[in-house]
Amino acid sequence: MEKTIYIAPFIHCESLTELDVCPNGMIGVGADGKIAFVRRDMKGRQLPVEEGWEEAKVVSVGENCFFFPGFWVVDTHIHASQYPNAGVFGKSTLLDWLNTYTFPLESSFKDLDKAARIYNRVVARTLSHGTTTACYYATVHVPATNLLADICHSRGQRAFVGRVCMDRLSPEWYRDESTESAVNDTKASIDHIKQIDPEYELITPIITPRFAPSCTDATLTALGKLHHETDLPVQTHISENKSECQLVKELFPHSASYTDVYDSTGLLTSKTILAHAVHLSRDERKLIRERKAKISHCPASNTALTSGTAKVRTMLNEGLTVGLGTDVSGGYTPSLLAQCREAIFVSRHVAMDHGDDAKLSVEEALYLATRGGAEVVGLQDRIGGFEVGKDWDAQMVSLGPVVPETVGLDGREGLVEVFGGEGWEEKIAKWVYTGDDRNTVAVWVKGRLVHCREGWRP
Ligand SMILES: Nc1nc2[nH]cnc2c(=O)[nH]1
Ligand SMILES: [Zn+2]
Repeated sequence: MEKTIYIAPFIHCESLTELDVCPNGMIGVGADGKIAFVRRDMKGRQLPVEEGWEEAKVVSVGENCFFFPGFWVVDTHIHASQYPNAGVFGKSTLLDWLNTYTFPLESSFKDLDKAARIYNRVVARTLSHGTTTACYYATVHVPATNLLADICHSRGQRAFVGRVCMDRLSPEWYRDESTESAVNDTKASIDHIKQIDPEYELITPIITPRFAPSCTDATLTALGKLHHETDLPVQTHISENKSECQLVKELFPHSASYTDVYDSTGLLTSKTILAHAVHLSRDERKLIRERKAKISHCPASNTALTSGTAKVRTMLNEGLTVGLGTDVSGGYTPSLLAQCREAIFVSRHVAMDHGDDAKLSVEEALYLATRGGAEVVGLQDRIGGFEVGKDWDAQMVSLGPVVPETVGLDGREGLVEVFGGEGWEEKIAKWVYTGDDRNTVAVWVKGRLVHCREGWRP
């Protein structure tokens, strides 16, 4: 990789409530894809010729463009296999949605050609929305799961890839035959990922019991054991929908709670990502905090499937770590920017019943999408902000009318209207509320350019 110096305004999250805006920044990224230096005030200055950087490539933004590199976006929960169903959910709720739409689609991934077509689209599409890291659920099929890992690896997206385990309460034509086969197939995917990325530099296997209702006690316990033997992360769903919670009570009558089902089977640790967490009790949140497990908030999905409103402010106040997930195709879009908006609006619905403190700000939503997500996946030391030593995972965002000869956007301007009098805070709010993937000009992961709008070259 070529050493590169990026000259542009940089923005990242300083804390949950504050953005750090550096309008005249310069960042040097080494051949290893890591940030080597950060300069904060480049205005009117010559390029400092750092020793060893004389020959570095320089990427700078055009005069009339507003660029916001520095947003590292982590989708902490997405079903890659459900992408063809994005937007298709009718008036269903979780349990009938799974049977009507989801299991039939997922079962079709035994066809590897279909898997290749769809997984290539998902990875290209999430990258185009600026998702530098994604936690993917695949399906029960080992060859298709391995293919998803290959595609992420070759396209350069950082990913956690999980082969889905489910050995009950799903159709006979789409389930694991036994605990033993669920574990062996999971191990087969782990072995494949180990072969393509031995140090898990980009792709990490993730142990994936679908959710408590679709796994027997024996399978949950065996996967908990595998989690402790391998130290690999775990992802699953929790407390998304009231009927699901009732079902868990009936299926696990000896468990104190839904959270206890995972805890008692060894699946609730600091490396566990729990999606949804809409209907958790105070005691369950306390247990999750004690175990240092993480929460993936999926606001678009929770609204689409009328699952409920997750109490994000309460979770944050109680010290839980929260990131955002698209939950495609419970969620209708692979855009994390859209999840920022949805999280903000869900929080306003919570505020209507519980008071204004529940409201999330733009800054807080962006924090959840970036540093929050990095913490959820345990990569807070490698991604999430533009500090020296971190990987250059970044997206370059352009707002307002752009000059075609500068960025070559084919006249396809983003929807964000910038009139010139706005401060950074307002520009960012406009991006969050009115922007989309047309504003994402380029995306890098570990220093590699992995997505670029047609016509723009760094
Ligand atoms: N949203 C969502 N919830 C689930 N619970 C179990 N499986 C699923 C799924 O595929 N999507
Ligand atoms: Zn999900």
